[in-house]
Amino acid sequence: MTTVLQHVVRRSILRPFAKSFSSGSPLVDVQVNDKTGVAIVKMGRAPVNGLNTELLGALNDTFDSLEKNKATGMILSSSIPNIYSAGLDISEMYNGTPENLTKFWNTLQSMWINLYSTPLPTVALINGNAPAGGCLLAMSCEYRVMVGSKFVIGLNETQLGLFAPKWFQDTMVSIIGPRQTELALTSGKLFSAQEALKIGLIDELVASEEEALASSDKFFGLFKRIPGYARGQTKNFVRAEVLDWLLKNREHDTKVFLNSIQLPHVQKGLGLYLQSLKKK
Ligand SMILES: CC/C=C\C/C=C\C/C=C\CC/C=C/CC(=O)SCCNC(=O)CCNC(=O)[C@H](O)C(C)(C)COP(=O)(O)OP(=O)(O)OC[C@H]1O[C@@H](n2cnc3c(N)ncnc32)[C@H](O)[C@@H]1OP(=O)(O)O
Repeated sequence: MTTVLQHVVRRSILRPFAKSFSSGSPLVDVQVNDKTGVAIVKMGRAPVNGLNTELLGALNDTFDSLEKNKATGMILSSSIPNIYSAGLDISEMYNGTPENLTKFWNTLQSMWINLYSTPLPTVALINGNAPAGGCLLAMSCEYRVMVGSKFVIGLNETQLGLFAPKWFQDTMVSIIGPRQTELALTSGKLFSAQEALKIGLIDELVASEEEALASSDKFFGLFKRIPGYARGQTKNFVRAEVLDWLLKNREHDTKVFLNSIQLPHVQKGLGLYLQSLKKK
C-alpha cells in the first residue's frame, strides 16, 4: 500500500529537473540541481532518522524515481542536526508481529539492493552520527564525506546483543577489508571521525557542509567524460559478489532475522536498550 507520504515523495521527484525543489515530505526531502542533475536526498524522520518501514520505503521509492528520471548522481544526507541515522528503528524490532517484522526486513533488503546497485554515482554526506544501519547506508554509497570531527560511525550491533547480517558485514569488508571488519564487528566498534578516516571507512573529513558539497562535486566530476554505461557496468562487477549473496539468499536472510530477533533473550536485550536510550 502506498502511504500518502510516499506518494508525495514520488510525485515530487517525478517533476522535471527544471529547478531544485523540495518534496515537502517530512521523511525524505529531494532537491535536484537543475544544472548538474545531481539530487540531494535528505532523510528527515525525527528525532534520529530511525529506519522504520515507512522511511525505508520512502527511500526506496526515491532511489527508483531518481534513476527513472535520469538524475546524474545522488548525495544521501540528513536534515536532522547531528544525526545521519541512528540505524534501524529498534521499536520496529521490539515486540513486532512476524508479519510486521517480515515486512520491515523485506523493505530494508529492497532499499539496500536498490541503493547498492544503482548505476548513479552516489555520495554519503555524513553530517551526524551514523551507527549500525546508518553506517550501512553510508557504506552503500560510493564515496563518503563526513562533516565535522565529533561524530561516530560503525556497526555496533554486537553491543546490543545482535549481529550484523552477512550483507552488512560484506559491505564493510569491501571497504576496510576482512581483518579490520572482524576486529570492528566483534567488538561493536563505533569509529571516531579521525579513526574512520585513517582506516578508510570514510574518504574525507571536512569542516562544513559547503566543503562536503564541493568534495561531492569533485567526485561526480570524475565521471564527466566516462560513458554512463561503462561506469555502471564496472560498478556492477565490483559490487556483484556482495549483492548477489543477498539476491540469492533473501528468504534465508529473512528467516535468520525472524528467528534471531524473536528469541526471548534478544527481545529482552532490545527492550532494555530502548529503555536506556529513553532514560538518557
Ligand atoms: C545471538 C544473536 C542474536 C540475535 C541477532 C538478531 C538479529 C540479527 C539480524 C539482524 C540484526 C539487526 C540489525 C540491526 C542494525 C541496527 O541498525 S540496530 C540500531 C542500532 N542503533 C544504535 O545503537 C543507535 C542508538 N542511538 C544512539 O546511539 C543515539 O540515539 C544517537 C547517537 C543516534 C543520537 O543521540 P541523541 O541525539 O543524544 O538522541 P537520543 O539518544 O536522546 O535519542 C532520541 C530519541 O530517539 C530514540 N532512539 C535513538 N536511537 C533509536 C533507534 N535506533 N531506534 C529507535 N529509537 C531510537 C531514543 O530512544 C530517544 O527517544 P525518546 O525521545 O526519549 O522517546
